[in-house]
Amino acid sequence: MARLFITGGHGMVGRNLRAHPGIAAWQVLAPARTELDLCDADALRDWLARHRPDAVVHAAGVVGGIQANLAEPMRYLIENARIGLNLIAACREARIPVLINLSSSCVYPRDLHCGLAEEQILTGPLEPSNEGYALAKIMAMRLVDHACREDRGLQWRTLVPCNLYGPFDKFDPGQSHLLPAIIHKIHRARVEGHETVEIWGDGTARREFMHAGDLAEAILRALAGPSSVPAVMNIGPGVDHAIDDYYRIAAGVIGWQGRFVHDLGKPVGMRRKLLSVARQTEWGWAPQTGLREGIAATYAWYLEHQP
Ligand SMILES: NC(=O)C1=CN([C@@H]2O[C@H](COP(=O)(O)OP(=O)(O)OC[C@H]3O[C@@H](n4cnc5c(N)ncnc54)[C@H](OP(=O)(O)O)[C@@H]3O)[C@@H](O)[C@H]2O)C=CC1
Ligand SMILES: C[C@H]1O[C@H](OP(=O)(O)OP(=O)(O)OC[C@H]2O[C@@H](n3cnc4c(=O)[nH]c(N)nc43)[C@H](O)[C@@H]2O)[C@@H](O)[C@@H](O)C1=O
Repeated sequence: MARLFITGGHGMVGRNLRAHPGIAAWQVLAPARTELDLCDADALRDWLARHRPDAVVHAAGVVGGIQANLAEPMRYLIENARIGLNLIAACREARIPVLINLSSSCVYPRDLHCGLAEEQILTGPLEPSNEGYALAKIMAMRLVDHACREDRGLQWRTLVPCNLYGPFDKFDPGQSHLLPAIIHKIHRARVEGHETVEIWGDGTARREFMHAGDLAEAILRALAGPSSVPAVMNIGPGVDHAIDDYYRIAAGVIGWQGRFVHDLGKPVGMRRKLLSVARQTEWGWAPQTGLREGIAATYAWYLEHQP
């Protein structure tokens, strides 16, 4: 059976990938950070020489919501740049034939709002709230591209997912992205009997969210036939919603009937970042998990696993 090295295999995307039934086609190698620190280039080179994977999914990184990015921009830039550089250089040296690199919709210029198309990356200034993280993600994408130009035998691709949520997500308010933050806040309001929940910003900014199980399916499809995947491809539902709508939908799923208040002092970031899914559609794939269904499944996981 072919060996698949998943970096970040203990994070949200990695755990959803490992939980997908399609992963059974692979022998999975998913060392935790305590076993293999990707900031340690020598350790990574040795590990690859010992384990000789046939394919790599690069899903490791320092990842967090807007507040976490604003709190530690240097860490988001430095650690993500180190991880990306080390991983891609080591895989190039080891001539790993297949690699799926995960980028993020934050790599798009801040002044573009919808129909974000892959060729628009690096055409304008970045959103300041996550500039460090985005620079590191862009560097990794460019390294993947350069490696493929230098070695035509490599089938390396970059997928650019929209915002993600799902089981195994981080729900801590200081770290979390929007959807896990909403689930945590509304659940606490329900069990503690609060009448209001606070929304950051005025609620009119928009985001595109996809269930991490759908991304897992796309990754497995890409691994099964990398030659059919464009060098860089957005991954998402191609539909966005206002921040207020996400709160309303989650309140319905969780069964809380209080009021929302807006805190205009909190960071908002991009007003909108809706990906073009033209390449994904051409590839013949679309995510299947509906938003309510995905939030309900994530809430069920939260109830089972959160203290
Ligand atoms: N979540 C989202 O909304 C989105 C995520 N992405 C991308 O998807 C990928 C996965 O994100 P996600 O699963 O959400 O993030 P998580 O934070 O859940 O997982 C990241 C994983 O990377 C590991 N990691 C971090 N630093 C190192 C290191 N130095 N050595 C080894 N492992 C390390 C973490 O380990 P530890 O647990 O020990 O910290 C963690 O297991 C990332 O590339 C991210 O940029 C793209 C778009 C949206
Ligand atoms: C995927 C992408 O995600 C990050 O960017 P982001 O989309 O701005 O991140 P976010 O999910 O934290 O916020 C989305 C929106 O939601 C609003 N919002 C309301 N109320 C809460 C709230 O309670 N928590 C949070 N976090 N946001 C809230 C918030 O004001 C913002 O307008 C990147 O840093 C980077 O990690 C990256 O790649």
